[in-house]
Amino acid sequence: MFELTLLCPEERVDAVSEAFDALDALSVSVEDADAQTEAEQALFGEPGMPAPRQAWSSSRITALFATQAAAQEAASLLAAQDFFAGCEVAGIAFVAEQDWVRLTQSQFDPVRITPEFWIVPSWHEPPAGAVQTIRLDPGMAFGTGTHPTTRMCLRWIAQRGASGGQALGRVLDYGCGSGILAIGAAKFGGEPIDAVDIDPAAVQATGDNARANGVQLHAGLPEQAQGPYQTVLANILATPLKVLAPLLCAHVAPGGHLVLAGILERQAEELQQAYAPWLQLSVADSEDGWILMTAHR
Ligand SMILES: C[S@@+](CC[C@H](N)C(=O)[O-])C[C@H]1O[C@@H](n2cnc3c(N)ncnc32)[C@H](O)[C@@H]1O
Repeated sequence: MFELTLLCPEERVDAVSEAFDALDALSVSVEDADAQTEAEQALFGEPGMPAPRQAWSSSRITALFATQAAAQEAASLLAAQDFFAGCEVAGIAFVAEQDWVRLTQSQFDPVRITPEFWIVPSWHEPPAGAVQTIRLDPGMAFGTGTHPTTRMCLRWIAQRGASGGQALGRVLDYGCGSGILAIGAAKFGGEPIDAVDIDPAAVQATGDNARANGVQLHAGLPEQAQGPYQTVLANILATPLKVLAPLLCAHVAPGGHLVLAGILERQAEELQQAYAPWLQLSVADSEDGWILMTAHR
């Protein structure tokens, strides 16, 4: 196969990507042309905030074609279009045939939460020393153990769960995504467990992942969360966490714990203020600029 690479300003990315589709490209990908440099830009937004931009000021578009002739023809056709103004062809390169599935899988190793607790992709053997594991495949949905916010929640669950007895008690995982936190809580003795999400696809994935891990939990929409819980976990983002403050606090049982993630270091104070009418939040962990905030009733 052959890949054709273009450099385009942000406003040209949509038109060029659509043209590649019309030219029967096998795949099209867009990256930051300034990645790994000082000018690299992060593109992300929070729910309720303005939509994130769709491309970078300087974007690198790569399209894959079955033959060199098809890649060259696509480059010539595009170069003749008005919407190509400001774009340039960076090159056409041969791409060796690969076993893409194996290559992708080889890039995802088990993720260590503690020396004994690991997230292990289904195609991997658990590492030596793994006493507790969650089997989940990376890249399928958010919450597969590779993000610092998820890892910090799982570390908290492992520490609390290891403190003996029924330490986690009844658990609520609010914004469960793949169900990873609920499954982790089940593995460390939490019971019963409600895992809820506004996204029905997440509810479905949570049920499937729980079965694959041999644990019992109840996955559903947010209305399913009812009454007091010994442990309330929510890894969402600062803005929705502030909106959810009264609801989440109302679910924390006397003597129970609230565990919040998805918060940047600089957002600690605004979260503390938002939760102050009900609970006193403090920073319990941090990783890569993200913090874990917890409170005890
Ligand atoms: C960052 S993911 C966290 C997934 C997983 N719990 C983890 O720790 O990796 C956040 C999840 O919260 C869900 N979510 C966002 N806002 C929500 C809300 N207001 N109520 C319930 N779920 C919400 C999203 O659909 C998404 O699945």
